[in-house]
Amino acid sequence: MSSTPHAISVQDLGKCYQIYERPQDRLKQSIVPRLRRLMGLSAPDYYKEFWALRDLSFSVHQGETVGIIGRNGSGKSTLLQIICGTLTPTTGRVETTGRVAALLELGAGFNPEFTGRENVYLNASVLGLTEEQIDVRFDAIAAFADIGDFIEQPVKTYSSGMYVRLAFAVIAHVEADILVIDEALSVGDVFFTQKCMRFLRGFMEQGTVIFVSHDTSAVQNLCQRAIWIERGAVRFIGPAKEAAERYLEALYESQQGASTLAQEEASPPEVEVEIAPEPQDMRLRFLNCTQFRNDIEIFAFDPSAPAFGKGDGRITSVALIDANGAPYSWVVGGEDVILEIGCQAHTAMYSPIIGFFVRDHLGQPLFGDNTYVTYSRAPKFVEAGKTMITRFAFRMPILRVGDYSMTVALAEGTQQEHVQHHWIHDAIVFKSHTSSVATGLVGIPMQSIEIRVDS
Ligand SMILES: Nc1ncnc2c1ncn2[C@@H]1O[C@H](COP(=O)(O)OP(=O)(O)OP(=O)(O)O)[C@@H](O)[C@H]1O
Repeated sequence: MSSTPHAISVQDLGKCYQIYERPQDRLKQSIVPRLRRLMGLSAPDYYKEFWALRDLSFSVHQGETVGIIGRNGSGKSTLLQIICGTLTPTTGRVETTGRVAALLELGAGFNPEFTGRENVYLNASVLGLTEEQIDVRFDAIAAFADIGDFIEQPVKTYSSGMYVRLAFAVIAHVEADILVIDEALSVGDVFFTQKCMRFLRGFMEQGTVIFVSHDTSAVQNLCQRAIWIERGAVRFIGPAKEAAERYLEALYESQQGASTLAQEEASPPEVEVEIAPEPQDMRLRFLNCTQFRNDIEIFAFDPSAPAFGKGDGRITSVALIDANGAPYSWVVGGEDVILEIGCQAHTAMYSPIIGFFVRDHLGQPLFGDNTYVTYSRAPKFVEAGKTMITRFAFRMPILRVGDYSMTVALAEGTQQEHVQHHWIHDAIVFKSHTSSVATGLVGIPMQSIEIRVDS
């Protein structure tokens, strides 16, 4: 990676905004200091300085996709605008190699009075295309945007979705070397978003992408590395999964106070779970006799896996077990399993929620669930010092060959508002060795597959 040339190099970058308390201070600032200097007097400032970015340094290699995460106001948009050249830095510098196309705030770069067609020409020419080149590409751009006759209407009449469609269509056809994509993509409908994602995945095979999102799952899914920005400074640069986990952890901690996990262990009591018989994949017996059987190796619970939480309760055991309670070290995708999570309450818990989700090696959540809905009307009360055991009985989805992990959590409250007591990233790890599934995130058991031929 380090031998690949840099597409973006950011060095000692800082951006200071001048903040005026009253509108008249801005006027005074433009006149008074100049006059006083002419008179040989000292010049006061009528503004306060606010550093939106300070001492940022990092580089992005050609062909890399890097995510930028951070809370509202942390400086992400300011950084993107400087990378795109629409904002000048106060200190430091940014060097980019090649054509940079950006999908930033809604409609940025569009003239609202111009039609969609005129804006396509305006935008694409700003990005360096000649009129002839735009003529050749216009139909493809209009087809990608798929906004029908609106292409001939002023963009001020567009919905936010139409803005994004047109803006993305332009940047997808200018042969950019670097794409800068802000949260804007989330405005489009699901079909358009998928079209954009298909384009992006193709572009990412060679091009460089900076992707900014509050959606840490999307960042983990798309990006190799991520930069977490906090109050204008880099807090972490590294693998996207680690950046997302650290960021989420800090977010939770700031909402509910620092982690105070206690270290006691406890053995949870036994609970009976009835598994309702469910239809199985009609091919299961056949598949299970072949190399397509989805053999998934389950590694033991790692109590020392990275974790955070307020610590009024603690997860003490996590295992996939059979109906008799024996832990599995291998399971077969498409067959029934029970996930057992043992917890201990250190203080009384009035509405505990226990949950899990399984992620693939990119950190993309695949499936998961929690106890909230089942117990929302009659939450379980757990006395201080008591242990509780939760079992989720489900049919294991068929996993593609690869590595997976399960995150588990113990919280208290409601689905919307809760305190995380113990959240363990990658509490157990799986490895799918063989599979009948080659496309899609997971396979689903097919109850029947049939071809009928008219006689
Ligand atoms: N023109 C400006 N004048 C003064 N302060 C500004 C200006 N633009 C941004 N800021 C401030 O700089 C800080 C960083 O803003 P920025 O928009 O870059 O954050 P962000 O991480 O993109 O936020 P969000 O996720 O909400 O879009 C914020 O505190 C914001 O109020």
